[in-house]
Amino acid sequence: MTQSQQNNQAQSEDTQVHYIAVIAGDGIGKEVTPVAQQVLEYAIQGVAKFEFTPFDLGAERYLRDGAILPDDELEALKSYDAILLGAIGDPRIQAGILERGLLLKLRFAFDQYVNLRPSKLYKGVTSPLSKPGDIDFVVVREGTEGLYCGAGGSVRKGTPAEVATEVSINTAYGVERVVRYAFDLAMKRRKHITLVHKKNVLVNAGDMWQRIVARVGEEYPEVTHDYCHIDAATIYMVTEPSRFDVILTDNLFGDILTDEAGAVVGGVGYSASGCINASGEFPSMFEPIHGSAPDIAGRGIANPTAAVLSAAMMLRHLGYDEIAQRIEAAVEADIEQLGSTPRSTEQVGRDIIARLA
Ligand SMILES: NC(=O)c1ccc[n+]([C@@H]2O[C@H](COP(=O)([O-])OP(=O)(O)OC[C@H]3O[C@@H](n4cnc5c(N)ncnc54)[C@H](O)[C@@H]3O)[C@@H](O)[C@H]2O)c1
Ligand SMILES: CC(C)[C@H](C(=O)O)[C@@H](O)C(=O)O
Ligand SMILES: [Mg+2]
Repeated sequence: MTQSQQNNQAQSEDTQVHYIAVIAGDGIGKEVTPVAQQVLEYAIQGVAKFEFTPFDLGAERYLRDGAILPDDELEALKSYDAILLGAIGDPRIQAGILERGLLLKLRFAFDQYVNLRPSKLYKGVTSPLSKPGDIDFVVVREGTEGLYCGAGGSVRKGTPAEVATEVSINTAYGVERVVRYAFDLAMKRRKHITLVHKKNVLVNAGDMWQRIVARVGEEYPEVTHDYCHIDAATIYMVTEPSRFDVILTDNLFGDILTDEAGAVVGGVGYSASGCINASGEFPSMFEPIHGSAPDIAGRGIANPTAAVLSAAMMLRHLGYDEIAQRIEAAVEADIEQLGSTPRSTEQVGRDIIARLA
């Protein structure tokens, strides 16, 4: 064996392999996820290796054999270091079947209680705001409670006397752990938290959230915190987004607010997210915040930036801060120089990789 063969062998024995489950899913999820994988593979070379395992889950699978997320596949997913997800949802399938049965089932089964959604206005992006200012905040959205629990039902369905209920579940345990996560995150940022809720109407849950924030906040004297009703928060996101550093909110408010956040930074095509199981017991999942975008799917024009930035979040989660930072810098430069140039999904991927080189 030559020296170089020996070196290669030694290197391959040392090289750490990360096992990543890939659920590209539906619509543009299938277009943007391969770009994120290519960027990851390129960025990690020489340091570690990714072994990607595709999972055939989503609309096509459901239409083919009726499976949404079989138990054995859920069990298999548990053993991966992380999950990379594209988007779930298809207009041919009744709303909620895949979203609840697949996407939310994963977030709940893997206790991904922190739904982390950063927003940044990059140079070169045209914001619809008249005075965009500095936009750099993170929404910490609770991920496993609230109106997403599926508590409720309907009676006398289809009759004029039908009653439908959806119940918001908020536990002190569930709220406290995400509140603590937000305070820890604020300590690494500009040390300010805005709790967003609707305590003037949702008096039970809103009051509990506020009391827990106040109590936990006493342990973090350097972090200031204030409160904003969700309706007013949607105003400030447009008129004064620079007031936000860490926005802490429940599951549904966080969902709505982060689509608005995407719009103010130039489009949801730039908005990444991580569904984090902060205890490390289960895999975390990284996905753009946008959906399958049936209106543009199949045309190869979806912006893959959010998927690439979600992949960078995954790298950070796996301990590769420096590589994540390199990808973010490449994306930033790409947007600054080419953000307003119409490009295909694949071309954006090639341009980002060229910058990494
Ligand atoms: N995490 C997810 O998987 C996720 C998130 C949101 C919606 N959904 C599902 O996706 C389907 C479509 O939902 P929707 O239309 O309400 O929301 P959507 O996010 O798919 O699309 C909203 C708008 O944003 C545009 N858009 C989204 N991503 C883009 C990108 N990367 N580049 C350029 N434009 C982009 C779309 O063209 C559309 O005009 C539904 O089935 C919904 O339930 C899934
Ligand atoms: C598809 C849907 C279940 C999901 C959510 O509401 O969380 C989506 O809108 C998101 O933002 O990831
Ligand atoms: Mg959403």
